[in-house]
Amino acid sequence: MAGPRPVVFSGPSGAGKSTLLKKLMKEHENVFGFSVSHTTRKPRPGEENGRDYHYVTREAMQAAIDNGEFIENAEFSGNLYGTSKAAVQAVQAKNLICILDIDMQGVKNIKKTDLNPLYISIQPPSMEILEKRLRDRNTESEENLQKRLHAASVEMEFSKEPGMFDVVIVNDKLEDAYGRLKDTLLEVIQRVRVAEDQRCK
Ligand SMILES: Nc1nc2c(ncn2[C@@H]2O[C@H](COP(=O)(O)OP(=O)(O)O)[C@@H](O)[C@H]2O)c(=O)[nH]1
Ligand SMILES: Nc1ncnc2c1ncn2[C@@H]1O[C@H](COP(=O)(O)OP(=O)(O)O)[C@@H](O)[C@H]1O
Repeated sequence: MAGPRPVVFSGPSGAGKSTLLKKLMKEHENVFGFSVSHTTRKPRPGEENGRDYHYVTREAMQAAIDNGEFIENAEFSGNLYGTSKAAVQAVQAKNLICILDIDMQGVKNIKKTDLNPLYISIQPPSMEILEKRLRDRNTESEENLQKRLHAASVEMEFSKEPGMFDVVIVNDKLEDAYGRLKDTLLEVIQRVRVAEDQRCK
C-alpha cells in the first residue's frame, strides 16, 4: 500500500489511546488520518458514525468480512471490530500518516500483512488506575467493565513480549505521555511536512 508509514496504537481499554490520539490529530491536522474501524458495538454519547467508527450490525459486518473487505478483524468484549481495506486506503490516498487504534489480536494480524506500521503500545501506570479511569469514564456497564479489565491484564502482559512493540508509553501524567508520543513521532511528522512543502512549491 502506498503513502507514509502507518502507526498502530494498541493497549488496554482505558489506557488513554483515544485521548492521546485526538490530541495528536488536533495539533497536527493534515499530517495524520484516522483509520475508521467498523464495530458492532453501540455508539457512546458524543461518538459519531463515520468519524469514530462505522457502526454496523453483526450480519452486515460478517458479510463484509466474508467478502474479503477487511485487513483484520477481531472479537472484543462481545463485539466485532475490524479495519477495512477502504479505511486505510482513504487515509493513504491523501498522503497522510494512517493511525490505527486496534487491540492485540489486531496487532498480531497486522504483523502478517504488508502494512509495515510503527507499533506503539499505550499502557496505564497500574491496573488500579486503569480501573478508576474506566469507571470514571462512565461508558460501560459493570459486566462490560469486568470484561475489559480481564482483557486489560492480558493486553498488559502482551506489551512486554519482546519485539512486539517499537515503543511502549506509560500514560501516567497526560502531558508527559503526550510529550513522549510526540518525540517518538517527530521524525515521521517532519518527513510528511517536508513532502507537503515540496508539493506546494
Ligand atoms: N482488532 C481491532 N481492534 C479494534 C479495532 N477498532 C478498535 N479496536 C479495539 O477494540 C477495543 C475496544 O474499543 P472501544 O469499544 O472503542 O473501547 P475503548 O478502547 O475502551 O475506548 C480497543 O482495544 C480498541 O483498540 C479494529 O478495527 N480492529
Ligand atoms: N493521563 C491521564 N490521566 C488521567 N485520566 C486520563 C489520562 N489519560 C486518559 N484519561 C482518562 O481515562 C479515560 C480512558 O481514556 P481513553 O482515551 O478513553 O482510553 P482508551 O481509548 O485507551 O480506551 C478517559 O475518561 C480519559 O479522559
